[in-house]
Amino acid sequence: MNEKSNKKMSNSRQNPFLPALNGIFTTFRGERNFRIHVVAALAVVGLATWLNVTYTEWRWIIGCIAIVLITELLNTAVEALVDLVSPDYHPLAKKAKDAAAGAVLIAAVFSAIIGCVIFCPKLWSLFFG
Ligand SMILES: Nc1ncnc2c1ncn2[C@@H]1O[C@H](COP(=O)(O)OP(=O)(O)OP(=O)(O)O)[C@@H](O)[C@H]1O
Repeated sequence: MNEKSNKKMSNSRQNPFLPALNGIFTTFRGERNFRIHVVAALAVVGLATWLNVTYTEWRWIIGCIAIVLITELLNTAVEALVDLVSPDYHPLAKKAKDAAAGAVLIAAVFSAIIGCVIFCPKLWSLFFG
């Protein structure tokens, strides 16, 4: 049995959540954008609690936070893979990285719109109502 198979066997015995948690923490440590999104998510949760949003609004907020963090993690995975297989310039490497970055952008813009729809009227009536 070679070293790779041994590694696979010992990995299969460990807690299946460990590699996933490791991926999240490694991304948090290494990717500035992921850290910004985590801080923004915590700020939004604080604001939503303060403004006493409804259950339906909480569902939208939690969905938006999840979609942004998930796309950031997938973007990081694509970047790492592309850097591994194509460290030099290649049009397909560009296509993969740009598409992954586009997914993050769509998730962030969608979340910003949902945030405005939920928070702007509440903040407006709080300060000017
Ligand atoms: N190997 C490559 N071949 C072709 N284009 C590349 C390659 N690597 C990066 N690029 C181009 O440069 C852009 C930036 O790539 P980079 O790896 O710096 O990621 P990034 O979007 O800046 O993310 P981060 O800041 O999180 O590292 C990509 O979106 C892509 O257009």
